[in-house]
Amino acid sequence: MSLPPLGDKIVIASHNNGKVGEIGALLAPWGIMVRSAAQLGLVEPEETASTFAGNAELKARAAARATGLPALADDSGLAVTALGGNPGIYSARWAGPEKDFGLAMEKVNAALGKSSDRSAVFICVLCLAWPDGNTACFEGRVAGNLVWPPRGKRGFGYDPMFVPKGHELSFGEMEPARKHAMSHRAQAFSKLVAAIAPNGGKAKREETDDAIRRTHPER
Ligand SMILES: O=c1nc[nH]c2c1ncn2[C@H]1C[C@H](O)[C@@H](COP(=O)(O)OP(=O)(O)OP(=O)(O)O)O1
Ligand SMILES: [Mg+2]
Repeated sequence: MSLPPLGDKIVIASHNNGKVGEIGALLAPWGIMVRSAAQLGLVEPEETASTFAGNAELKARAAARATGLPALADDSGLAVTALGGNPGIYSARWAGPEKDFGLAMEKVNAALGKSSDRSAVFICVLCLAWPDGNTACFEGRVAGNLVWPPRGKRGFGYDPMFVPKGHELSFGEMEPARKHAMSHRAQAFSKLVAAIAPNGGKAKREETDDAIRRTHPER
């Protein structure tokens, strides 16, 4: 697949500071000037699609159209097996207008009840849109189990109740660099890098890991 060049400026089509920070760190080694949708005063489009890819694409297209720059959007969420994949694309909406993820995590836990199946996956679709209407989307996933009560204050969203498979610490307890070594967002980003820089991807990946360590100092 050959994609149009990205140029040296890009818009992160997200109003979620947690995501903007993570994506900014992933992009840091590429020498691309990054602006967020909020910094540019862009309106938050309504997420009317029924899939992660559909919503990521509509957010990316809206930002590319509004700014004339390539835009990168992220639509992501937590799909809980015992809840038939919910909250899924509604993960942000379960936090209500106040974006209260303490409340959202309580809703997930209440819906799970006494279910013995605590498995869940975080899913992320990153979508690039160019001002000419071209788009390219990449999906990443990480599997894990849900714990209660939530653990740790790092990360954002549902991180404190998610323990990735094969690990002891929740995403809320882990050093950011460890989350980013395995997260759904990092996996989608690796695919994106492979598509836009088929030869430079590996070296840049190592620089990316260093940049994440620098931009997420220990709290
Ligand atoms: O790594 C993550 N760690 C914890 N929680 C996460 C993560 N990734 C997505 N999530 C949850 C919370 C987020 O609010 C929702 C995504 O909803 P989503 O519509 O894609 O994002 P959003 O409304 O927060 O910001 P925006 O649409 O402006 O990019 O899923
Ligand atoms: Mg959203």
